[in-house]
Amino acid sequence: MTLNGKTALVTGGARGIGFGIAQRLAADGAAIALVDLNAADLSEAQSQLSKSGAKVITITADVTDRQQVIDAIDSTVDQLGGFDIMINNAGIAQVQPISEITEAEMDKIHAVNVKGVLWGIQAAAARFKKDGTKGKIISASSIAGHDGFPMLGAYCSTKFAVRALTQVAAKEFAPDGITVNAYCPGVVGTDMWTEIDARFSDLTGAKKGATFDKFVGSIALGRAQTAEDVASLVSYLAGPDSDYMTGQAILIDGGMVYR
Ligand SMILES: NC(=O)C1=CN([C@@H]2O[C@H](COP(=O)(O)OP(=O)(O)OC[C@H]3O[C@@H](n4cnc5c(N)ncnc54)[C@H](O)[C@@H]3O)[C@@H](O)[C@H]2O)C=CC1
Ligand SMILES: CC(=O)C(C)=O
Repeated sequence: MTLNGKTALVTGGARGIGFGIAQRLAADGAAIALVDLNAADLSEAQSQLSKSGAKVITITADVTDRQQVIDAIDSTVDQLGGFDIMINNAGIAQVQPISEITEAEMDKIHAVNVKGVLWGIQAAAARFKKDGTKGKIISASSIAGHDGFPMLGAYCSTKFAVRALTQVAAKEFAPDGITVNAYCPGVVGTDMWTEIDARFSDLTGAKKGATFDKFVGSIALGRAQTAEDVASLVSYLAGPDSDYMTGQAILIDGGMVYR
């Protein structure tokens, strides 16, 4: 129970990787604030997590809106009595060849995956400084933040940007004892991948499931990743064993991208 007495806020926490992270941090002893756009999924996630005895609140918010992110953190402190760990996990995908990416599509994905992370980093650091907390900020990048994947140009640009923000924030907030890191999963079988696979099918005529299988086929360890695999790394980044680590964007992908 390395996170006893700590409070973690997880954006995009209603399903997928975010929910897996919330389950793991709750098992580590943390109180959890689940933040998401989707109120129905939030309610289901809260009832599942509460069954394990975890202290869980939900906040419906859109991470593209800076004030909503600030308010979500303030509400977490008001309801749970503290705030120690910020997980900037919310993200969306997009599948489009470079030559066809529209301005609206580029703006939309950057609003969630880049601005959403920036607002989370800003708001968490401000609150940690105000409270004198040596907090931890942890954001979702990807293998697509280390390597370019055809048809995922806009998405890759957002995940490379998360690495840049992580490095700069780590340097700027180190004097306050705040650490800033990122996790870089590979191919996790969530709703996001169902959407990516379907879009590849529409654009290329690939059979349903074929794109997912092709990506999984390139994983050295021979299986798709689970949210629990990702959550193990995030648990380390959220806990005291990683106190001397900052500015890193760590690959956890079963052996796909080697850095
Ligand atoms: N699934 C995968 O293979 C990989 C995913 N990632 C990243 O991990 C993160 C989580 O991915 P998944 O769980 O697979 O996605 P998902 O699509 O299953 O879940 C994303 C969650 O974020 C929420 N969300 C989306 N936009 C939001 C907004 N503006 N404000 C608040 N909440 C919002 C959704 O409602 C949803 O609950 C994302 O940042 C993704 O880019 C990184 C590498 C691999
Ligand atoms: C979804 C994702 O991050 C991929 C394709 O790497």
